[in-house]
Amino acid sequence: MTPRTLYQKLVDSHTVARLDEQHLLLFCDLHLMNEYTSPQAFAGLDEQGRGVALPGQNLAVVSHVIPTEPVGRRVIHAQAPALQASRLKRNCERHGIPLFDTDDPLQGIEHVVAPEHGMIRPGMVVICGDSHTTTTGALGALGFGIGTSEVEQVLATQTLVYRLARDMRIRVDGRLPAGTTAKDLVLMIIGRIGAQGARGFVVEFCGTAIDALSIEARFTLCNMAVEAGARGALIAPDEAAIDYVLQRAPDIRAAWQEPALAHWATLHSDADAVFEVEHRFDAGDVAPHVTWGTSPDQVIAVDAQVPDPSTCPAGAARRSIEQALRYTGLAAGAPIEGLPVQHVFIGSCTNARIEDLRAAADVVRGRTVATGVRAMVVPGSGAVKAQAEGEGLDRVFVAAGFEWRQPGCSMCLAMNGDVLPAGTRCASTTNRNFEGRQGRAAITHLMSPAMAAAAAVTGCITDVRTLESRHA
Ligand SMILES: CC(C)[C@H](C(=O)O)[C@@H](O)C(=O)O
Ligand code: SF4
Repeated sequence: MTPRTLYQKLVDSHTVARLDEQHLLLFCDLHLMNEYTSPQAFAGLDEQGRGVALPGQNLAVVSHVIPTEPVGRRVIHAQAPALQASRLKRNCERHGIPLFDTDDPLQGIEHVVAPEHGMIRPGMVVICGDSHTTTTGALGALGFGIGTSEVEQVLATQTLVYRLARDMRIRVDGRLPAGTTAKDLVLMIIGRIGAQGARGFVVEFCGTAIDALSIEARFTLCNMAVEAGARGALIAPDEAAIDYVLQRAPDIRAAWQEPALAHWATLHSDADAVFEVEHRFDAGDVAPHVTWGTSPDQVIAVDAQVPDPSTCPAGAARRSIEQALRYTGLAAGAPIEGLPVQHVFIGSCTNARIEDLRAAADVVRGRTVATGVRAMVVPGSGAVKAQAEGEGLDRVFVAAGFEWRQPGCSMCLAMNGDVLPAGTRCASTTNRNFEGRQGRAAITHLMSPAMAAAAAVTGCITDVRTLESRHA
């Protein structure tokens, strides 16, 4: 048999029909839904008088528009978002689709909620009207975002007309140095290959550095692969991934463990499988990274300087640097370290899981938020929040002057009222630093949770490695 990549195996096992050279009808094991991209899809179904094919293989979460005030019931006041949430509830009730509604203690961001309850299993195809569905690749499940018309297609048939992607492999060997994380690694990779560097590809990550990552760190990596344009990200499931899933999937443990393990053991690229493009990186080269511009690939090591467009040949590349510098208000060639921030946001589907909060709390413990800085932590889900509170992390943050808020997307894209004021600079653990992403004319610097925590306590972009040694 021709050797196949993991991606090809996942596609093959989900192909219902081949449509032409490039397209096939793909079966989707799980469809995640949010309030934001689903209403029109349900309206489309209604117009045609169609039902939902397999309601139990869908899951809905109110994630983007939900308010995150530290305490109290979550009442959505703004009219349009309130309508989106109430429509989602009505649609789920009508069609028998499970929903984590606004007042559900387990509510959170879809990409955090689904895996933590064992709903993502190796070998699955998972789709959602949301680009960061690539997160599920951390468990060897092919996840990707779809558009609203496709959401309708999936609701009606549990299948999707799918255009094949190409195979890319990114190998990372070596060890991540102290003070660096999967976030720094992925920012470095995106910086090197570019925001379109994986466009059209499904990326398989492998290598000793990837093997050494915790499952939560793998979520961070796969989550951000889409910021390099990837149509999916995959890591072959190993013992750590399988343990993670089995701990959360009592149904498999009860009746399916043996066949599941046998199937999961096949989920890796064959030795001679061909990847159209391969990249290699050394984890030892990774330093804490910070974005300076308005695209995730406009990123540098914290001890490096912002690029100088005059050293670039005239043309589109130079113009994009100039434009980004104008927006972020940075001078060509300036250091990024020491840049004052007025806001710190620790949250999002990239970096608001328990390990992220622990890493941030480790930096914050015994310190206080710098004067003039507003700092907030928004856990990725109700379960993460409860666990963090059980570990006393909320008290560490609150004692330091952070706001400890309820879960949701929040200031990752500022759709819920958590908006960064114009002209404000934010150290953020999120995944996108586009113009206006966190608020009109507000400026985002992407970084790891530990780096964001360091910025909170110093009031400026700070190399967390030096902070640690100063207090050692
Ligand atoms: C709102 C949603 C469609 C969007 C996405 O697709 O990713 C959002 O989650 C984001 O992060 O920009
Ligand atoms: S946390 Fe941010 S990136 Fe993730 S789904 Fe929500 S808005 Fe999108």
